[in-house]
Amino acid sequence: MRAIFSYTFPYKKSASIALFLMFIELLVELAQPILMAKIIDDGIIAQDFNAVLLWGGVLLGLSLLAFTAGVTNSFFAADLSQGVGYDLRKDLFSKVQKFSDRHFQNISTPSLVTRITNDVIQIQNLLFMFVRIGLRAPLFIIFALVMAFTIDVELALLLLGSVPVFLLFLFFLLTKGIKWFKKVQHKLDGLNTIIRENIAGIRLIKGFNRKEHEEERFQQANESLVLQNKKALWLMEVAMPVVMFGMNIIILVLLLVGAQILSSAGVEAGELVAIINYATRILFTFSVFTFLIMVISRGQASAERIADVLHQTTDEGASGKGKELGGAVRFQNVSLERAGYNVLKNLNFRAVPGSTIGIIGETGAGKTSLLHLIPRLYEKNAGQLFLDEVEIENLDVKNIRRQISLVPQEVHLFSGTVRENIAWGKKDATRKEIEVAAKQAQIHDFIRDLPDGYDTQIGQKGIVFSGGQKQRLSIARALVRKPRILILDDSTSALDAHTEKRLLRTLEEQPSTVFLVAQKVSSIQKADLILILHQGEIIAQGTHDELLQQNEYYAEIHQSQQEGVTS
Ligand SMILES: Nc1ncnc2c1ncn2[C@@H]1O[C@H](COP(=O)(O)OP(=O)(O)OP(=O)(O)O)[C@@H](O)[C@H]1O
Repeated sequence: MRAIFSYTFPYKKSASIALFLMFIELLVELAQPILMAKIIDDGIIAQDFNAVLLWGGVLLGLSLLAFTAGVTNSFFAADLSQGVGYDLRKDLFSKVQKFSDRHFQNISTPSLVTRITNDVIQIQNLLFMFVRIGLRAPLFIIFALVMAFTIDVELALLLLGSVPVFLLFLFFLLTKGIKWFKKVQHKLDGLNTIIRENIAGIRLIKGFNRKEHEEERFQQANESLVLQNKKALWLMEVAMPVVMFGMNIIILVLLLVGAQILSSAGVEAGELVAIINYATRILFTFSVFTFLIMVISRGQASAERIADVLHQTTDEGASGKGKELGGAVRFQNVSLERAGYNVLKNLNFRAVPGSTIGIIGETGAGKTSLLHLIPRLYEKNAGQLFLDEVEIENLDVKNIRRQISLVPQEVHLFSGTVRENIAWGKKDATRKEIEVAAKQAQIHDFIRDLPDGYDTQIGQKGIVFSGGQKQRLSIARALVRKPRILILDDSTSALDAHTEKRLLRTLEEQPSTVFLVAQKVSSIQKADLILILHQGEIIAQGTHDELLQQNEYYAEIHQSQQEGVTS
C-alpha cells in the first residue's frame, strides 16, 4: 500500500481540501446529539418554545453546512481517486512495455490486463471512500466517546468497554477479506485468460466445432469466480447484521442502566438521550466500518498485485542513445535455458558486418530462440554474445533495439492505415522512405492498387491481408528503419517462389547484417554463412557449397527439396 500511497502526493491539495470538508461534516455530526439534548432539556422539558426555535435553527444551519461540505468533498475525492487511477494506469502500462520474456513468464498477459484495469478501479474506490468516510468513521468514534464522557462517565465507560470487541471483529474481517479478495482477482485473471483465448481463436473454435467445449470452460471459470466472490461478500454481508445485533444489545444495556441512574437522579432526560444518540451513532459507524473493510481489503489485495508489477526490475536502457552499431555479431559458447529445458547449447559463430547469415533446422531446433537473443528479448544463461566486439550486457538495450529490426514468425499488424503500419518502424519516416521500403519488400504495387492506396485501413474495420501480404508489410516496416541488423524469422514462408526471389535479391543489396531463418535451402543458399541447428546445437556451419560437400544432413535436405521442385 505504501507504493500506492506515494501516488496521492501530486493530489495532496485535493486530498487536503476533501479531508478538511470531511472534518466539518464530522464536527456537525458530533454537535448534533448535544443540540438535540439542548432542545429537549432547555426547550421541551422547560417548555421554552424560543429555546426550541433557537437550537432547532442552529441544528438546521449546521446540517446545511454539513450537506454543502459533503457535496464539495465528493468533488475533490473524485479528483484524487481519478487522478491516482490515471497515473497508476500510465505507469503500469509503461512498465509492461519494458517487460522482457522473463516477466511475462511470471505474470500472465490476462493478469496484467486485470491489474491495469480492475485492480486500479479497486484502488480508486478505496481512495474515494477513504477521503469521503474512511477517516470520519474512526475519528467520529473517538470524539463521540470523549463527548459521552463529558456527559456521564458511568454510561460512557459502558460504551467504551464495547469498542474493543467490535475492533477485534473488524480486524478478523480485514485479514480474511484481503485473502479472499486476492483470490477473487486471481479468478478474474483466469476468466480473462479464457475470454482472450476464445476471441483470438474464434475461427479455430468454429472450424473444430468446439463451441460447446469452450462455453463449458468459460462457464466453469465464471462459476468459480462467482463462488469466490460470494464467499468474500458473504463474509462482509454477515458482518453487518452481527454488528447490528451487538449494537442493539449495547443500547438496551445503556437504556437499562440509564433508566436507573435517571430515577436515582444526577442525569437529565436530554443527557440520557444524548448518550444513547452517541452510542447509536458510534455503533452505526461500526456497521459502516464493515462496508469500509470490504473496500479496504479489496484495495489492499489489488495494491499488492499492482505493486508486484511496478516493483519488477527491468533492464531497459534509459537513454536509447549510444554508439552506432557496425553490425558485427559474435556468439561464444552461448547457452539458453527456458523452464528448465536446454533450448540452446554452446553456440559459436561470427557474423561480419553486412553479411547474411542463413539459419536452417528442424522445427523446435531453437532458431527463434537464437534470434531473440540478439535484441535481448531472451537473456542467455551462459557464454558471451558480442555486438561489435562489445559484450551485449554492456550496451544500452534501447540503443541496440533502435538499430535492430525483427520480423517475427507470427506477423502482427496494428489497426490503422497501411502507411501507419509501415511508419510504425520509424515514426518520422517520410512518404518517400515508406514507399522505398514497400518497394524493397515487394508490396508497393499491391498497396498502390488498393482503393485508398497507402491510406487504406487495415484490421477489423478495414481490409484483411493475406499471410504473404502481412509478411511483406512487416518486412517493409523493418526495412524503413534502415537497421544495422535485420532479423527475419521465417518471414518469407508464405511467399511464392518468384516474389521471394526478388525479395531476397533486394535484401542482398542491404548494408545491414541479415539473419534469415528459412525452411527451404533455396531461401538461404546465397548466404555468407549458413548455420544448421539441431536440437539446440549448431551441428555444422559454412557456405552452401561447403555444406553440400561436408554435411550429409544438409545435402539430404537440399536433395529432397530439389526433388520437390522438379517432381
Ligand atoms: N518458454 C519456454 N519454455 C520452455 N521451452 C521453450 C520455451 N520457449 C521455447 N521453448 C522450447 O525451445 C525449443 C526451441 O524453440 P524455438 O521456438 O526456438 O524453435 P524453432 O527452431 O524456432 O522452431 P519452429 O521452426 O517450429 O519455429 C522448442 O523445443 C520449444 O518448445
